Amino acid sequence: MSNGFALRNLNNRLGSAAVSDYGAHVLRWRPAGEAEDVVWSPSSVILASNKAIVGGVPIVFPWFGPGFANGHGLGKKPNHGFGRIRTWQLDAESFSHDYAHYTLDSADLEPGDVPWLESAEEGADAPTPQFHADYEVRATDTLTVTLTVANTGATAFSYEAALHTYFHVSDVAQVRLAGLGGAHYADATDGFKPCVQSDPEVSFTGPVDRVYESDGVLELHDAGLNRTVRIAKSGSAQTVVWNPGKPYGTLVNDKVAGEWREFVCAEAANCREYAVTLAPGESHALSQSIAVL
Ligand SMILES: O=P(O)(O)OC[C@H]1O[C@H](O)[C@H](O)[C@@H](O)[C@@H]1O
Repeated sequence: MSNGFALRNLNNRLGSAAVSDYGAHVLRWRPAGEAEDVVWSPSSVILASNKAIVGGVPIVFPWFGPGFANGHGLGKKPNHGFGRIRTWQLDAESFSHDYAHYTLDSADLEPGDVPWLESAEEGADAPTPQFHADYEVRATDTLTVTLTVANTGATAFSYEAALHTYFHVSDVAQVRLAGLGGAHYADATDGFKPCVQSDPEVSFTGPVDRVYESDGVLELHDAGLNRTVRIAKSGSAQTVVWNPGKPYGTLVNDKVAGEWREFVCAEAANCREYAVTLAPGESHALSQSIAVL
């Protein structure tokens, strides 16, 4: 793409955000009046081709983690799909102080990006999915991000997706995430073991990597920052909750050893058994909406 690593600033009287064309990636967001960003970015944000941006709102598409189909992981690379390492097309006409609209088309992808679910069953000859993806960002005193994927081809396909938001917290060990009490989840730190959330709130006393079956609203309580963040969503059967519980490779700047304590990921997802299947002509919208209460 000729526009490389263009960054867009959305500034208005109700809030501010920054978005990168690379990955259509919201880098940060803060409602007016808040002392700290709500959507977290690390002390160093590295923009490099074929490298995923850390922090913000990575778009996970069209597979989650290494991909999943027919009951098993697919070992696909890059982790979380190619959506976050492609430069999306900004709609310059509609871009404004509080709105950005991006698109990504299968026609613009690079060799190797598709087909994306090449399981043994489907084989290498599986038809190449044809899709059109829209991504809308509205940033005022609420941040709303919406990924809509349409099947523009003649064959049905399935995809996984997540809006992998990093929330800024005072200290991960001190915050509580409410809204998942009683929900079933797969514990990714323990081979996706099936579990039930017995405590009404999720706390982070060690590595947490869970795929909850939940379409509900979350509240992230942070006494240290003196705020509660409401996290609503639509078109999403699952909520992924993640913090590595320790320094995490190159996820954050290695020189800032404690950065993993500054965020919690709460992701609106459709992955694994909840992958979305689109018949020709169908589309699906996945949305997350965030506000400080
Ligand atoms: O390092 P990344 O590819 O950005 O992935 C970061 C994390 O994303 C998700 O939350 C997954 O559930 C985790 O298993 C993964 O480690």
